Amino acid sequence: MEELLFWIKLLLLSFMTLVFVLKVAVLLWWRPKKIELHFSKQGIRGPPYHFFIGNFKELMGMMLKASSQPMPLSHNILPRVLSFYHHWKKIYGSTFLVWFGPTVRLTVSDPDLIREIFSSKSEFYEKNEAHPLVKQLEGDGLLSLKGEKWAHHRKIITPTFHMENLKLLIPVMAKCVVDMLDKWSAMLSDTGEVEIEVSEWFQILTEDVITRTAFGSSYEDGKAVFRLQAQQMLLAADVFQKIFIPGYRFFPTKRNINSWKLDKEIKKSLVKLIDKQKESFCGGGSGNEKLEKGPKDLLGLMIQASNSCPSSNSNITVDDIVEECKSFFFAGKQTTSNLLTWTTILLAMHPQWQVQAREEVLRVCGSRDLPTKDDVVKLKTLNMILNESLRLYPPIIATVRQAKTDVELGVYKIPRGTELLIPILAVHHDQALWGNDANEFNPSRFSQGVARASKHPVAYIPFGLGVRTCIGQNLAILQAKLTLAIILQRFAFTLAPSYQHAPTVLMLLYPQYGAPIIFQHLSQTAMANHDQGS
Ligand code: HEM
Repeated sequence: MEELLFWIKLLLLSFMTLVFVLKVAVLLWWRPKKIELHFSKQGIRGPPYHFFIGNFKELMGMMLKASSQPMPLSHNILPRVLSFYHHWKKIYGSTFLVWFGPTVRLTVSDPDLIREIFSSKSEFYEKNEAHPLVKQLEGDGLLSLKGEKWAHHRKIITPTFHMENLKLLIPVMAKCVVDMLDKWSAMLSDTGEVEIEVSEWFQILTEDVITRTAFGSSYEDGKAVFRLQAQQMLLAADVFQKIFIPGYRFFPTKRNINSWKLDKEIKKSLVKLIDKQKESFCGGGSGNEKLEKGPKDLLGLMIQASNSCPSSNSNITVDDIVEECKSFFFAGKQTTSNLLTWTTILLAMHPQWQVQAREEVLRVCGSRDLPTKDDVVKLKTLNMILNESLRLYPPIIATVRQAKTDVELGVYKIPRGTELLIPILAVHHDQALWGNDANEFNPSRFSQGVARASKHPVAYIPFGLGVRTCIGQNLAILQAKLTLAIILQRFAFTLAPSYQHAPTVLMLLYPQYGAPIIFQHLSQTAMANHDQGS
């Protein structure tokens, strides 16, 4: 009897092992080969799939090699930043398959197809599921939500970013910039110069502005919440450097215990903040009346929404607010500071445009007056410069969508679940769309507006496109314009001798060896002369 039991157990174990091996073989071999065949019948090819690792080894090899040394001072950055795309595009054309492990991605850089994915047939596509570590960083807010919950949150939060609302922030934004520049001035040498690593300073600046947009009058308490979230992000980012083990974040490791503690603290602080705001609504006037008076901050709008429909399914919870705060912090801070960093580098590399931009600022605002909301609209040259900066150095270089169902994309048949990689950077550098000078810094291409700058309306997508377009773009542009205008009023700047041109990507596009810039204080007399002359 015992022997029989032994044989049954062995048989069961062998059967389960066989099923497991078959499942693995289907997932890691048969399915990828079937997908390759499906696409090759339609003329779409790509580097061949390798068991389990896909094209990961070649891809990492190319990326590491490309980033191993700086490049010349040129804007032809695609071969360095997206080396795998640049390499395989030459072999397989712009629409090709690439394997990130057993997950396939179809690269799509044809603007007609991009328009289908984001606009005309967007209902067939959704955001892909972010890597659990990325999700920990970006939060479960607008960036990653899907379906009804996303639509509900987007509707509630949208008024925060209306231009009329953002303009109320201009004086406080300008004050943050002036405070930063006063600190630079205090560091000036006898020759009136100072070397500044701008990317670090711009991060502190944008953090301040995002905090005000998110928390409004509860700025100080909000800052403490963001500080805790920043610590949590550091812990999560640390794991990126290590091999990913599924489920690792649930183990009680030292890092995870710290992260859970931070999570608890963040929630506690936010609950306190929410209660405080709710109390202030009750003490005189309705919540709505109070909100209409001041700027509409993220926190206020979300609290208002959680009060207005407490029993409905779509109620906003404290957890929702926590996640939206994370999303805001993650999406808004580095992106805007990257835009400021690259634009400062570009203006340092192209002094004739720096002079032109400064002349405009001095004409519109004078040499010392802080730009007002009416001034900001008049800074056309600065606008063109920012557009060109976002074209050549888009902080988000690519985005991904997933087909929700079998769908036709142009002439191609795309099976459900296929991921589509849209290389924003490659579209922005495409000579077929931008002409032979695609890799040159030429802001005047935007002189007739964005629509006329290229040969296709979808050739310029630094903020994405369609319903999931960036909600914070007005804030980013406003902050960038204001910051650069005030810098141009006070300083002339050049690249520091130690600057090495090395755009690279770690989630966002950033300068691998930093951005040291030399700022020369513009004397009051020279500026006053300019004011009199104009
Ligand atoms: C130069 C600055 C910025 C750039 C280049 C940028 C770029 C983008 C892009 C490309 C997307 C779309 C991603 C996709 O379709 O997969 C996006 C979405 C988003 N951005 Fe920005 N962004 C910037 C600044 C900001 C700021 C300042 C905030 C908020 C404070 C923000 C919040 C968001 C959010 C919440 C989404 C998700 C929107 C949704 O799916 O409904 N961004 N951004």
